[in-house]
Amino acid sequence: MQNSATGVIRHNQDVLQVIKSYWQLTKPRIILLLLITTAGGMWIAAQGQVDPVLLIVTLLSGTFAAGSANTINCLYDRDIDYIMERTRSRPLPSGRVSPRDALIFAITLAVLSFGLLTYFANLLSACLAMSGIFFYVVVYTHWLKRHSTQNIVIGGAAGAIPPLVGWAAVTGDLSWAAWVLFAIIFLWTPPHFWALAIMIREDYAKVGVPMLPVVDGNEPTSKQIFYYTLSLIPVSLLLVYPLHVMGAVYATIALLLGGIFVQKAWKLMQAPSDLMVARSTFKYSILYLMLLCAGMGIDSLPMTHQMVSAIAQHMQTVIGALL
Ligand code: HEM
Ligand SMILES: CC(C)=CCC/C(C)=C/CC/C(C)=C/COP(=O)(O)OP(=O)(O)O
Repeated sequence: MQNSATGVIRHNQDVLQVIKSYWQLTKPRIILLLLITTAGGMWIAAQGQVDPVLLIVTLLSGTFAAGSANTINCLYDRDIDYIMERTRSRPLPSGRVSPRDALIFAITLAVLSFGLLTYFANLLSACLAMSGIFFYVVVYTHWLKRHSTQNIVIGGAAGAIPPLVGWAAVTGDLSWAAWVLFAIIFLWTPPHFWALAIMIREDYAKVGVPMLPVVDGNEPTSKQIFYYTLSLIPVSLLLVYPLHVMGAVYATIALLLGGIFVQKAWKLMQAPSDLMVARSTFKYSILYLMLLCAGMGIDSLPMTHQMVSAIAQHMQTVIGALL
C-alpha cells in the first residue's frame, strides 16, 4: 500500500520535472517582456480599448511563437550551452530533454501560434510571428551569433517584432507608430545585451562567440551602449511628435525613464569594467522597457485623457484669473 502511494508521488514528481524542463526550454522570463511589448503595441493600436479575447489569443500565440524560437535556439546552441556556466544546466545540455523531442515541441508551438493568429486575428500577424521565429533562428542564431560582433544589433530585430505582431493583430496592417515601437526595441537591445555581455565576457570568450566586449573590449562597448541609449530618448518621443499617438503622460514617463537609462550608461562609460555598474545597467534595461510599455498603456486609457484635459482646463482657469 505504502509502496504504491510512494510510486504515485514519484510518478507525479517525474511528470512535474518533465513539464518544468519544457517550460525552461522556452526561456519564460524573456517571453514575459516580449509579451509586454506585444500588449503595448495592441494597446496603442486600439487606442486603449483592446478586445479582451483578441488580447488573450494574441498573447498566447506570442508565447507559443517565442517559446518555439527559444526552443530551437536552445537546440542549435546546445554545444556551447554545455560549456558556458550560465547555460550548462538547461534542459538540452543537461540531457533532461532529447533533441528530437525538443524539435517536435518547437514545431508544435509554431503551428499552434500560426493557426491561432490566422483564425482569431489575421494572416499578417501570423506571418509576422513566423518571421520572428525565422529571424531569431536563422539570421541571429545560425548566421550571426558565432560570426559577427554586430550579431545582436542585426539579430536584435527579431526581438523587436512582437509589438508589430500586436499592432497587426488589432488593425490588420502596420502604421508608422508600429515601426517606431520596432525601432525602440531595436535600439534598446544593444544596451540591454552588451551590459550583460560585459559581465559574462569570459563565458563567451571560452566558446568563441564574438560578442563585442570579447572582441573589442569593454571601453568601445560601453561607448556604443551610451550612444544607443541616448538615441532611445528622441526615438521614444516620436510617438508624441510627430505621430501624436501618445500624449503628455507618456512623454513625461519616456523622458524620465530615458534620462535614468542615459545616466546609467554614462556611468558605465566612465567605468567600463565595473561589473556592478554593468549589472545595474542590464537590470535597469529590463525595468525601462517594462515601464515604458506601462506608460503607453496608461497614456492610452480614456480616463487619462479625461484627467489631462481636466488639469489643462483648471490650469487655464487659474492662469486666466491671475492675468
Ligand atoms: C538579440 C537580442 C537579445 C539578446 C542577445 C539577449 C540576451 C539575453 C541574455 C543572454 C540574457 C540572460 C539570460 C539568462 O540568464 O539565461 C537575457 C536576459 C533577459 N532578456 Fe534578453 N536578449 C535579447 C533581446 C531581448 C528582448 C527583445 C527581450 C524582451 C523584450 C529580452 C528580455 C530579457 C529579459 C526579461 C531578461 C531577464 C531574464 C531573467 O530574469 O533572467 N531580451 N537576455
Ligand atoms: C515574434 C517572435 C516569435 C520573435 C522572437 C523573439 C525572440 C524569441 C527573441 C529572443 C531574444 C533573445 C532572448 C536572445 C538571446 O539569445 P542568445 O542565444 O544570445 O541567449 P542565450 O545565450 O541565453 O541562449
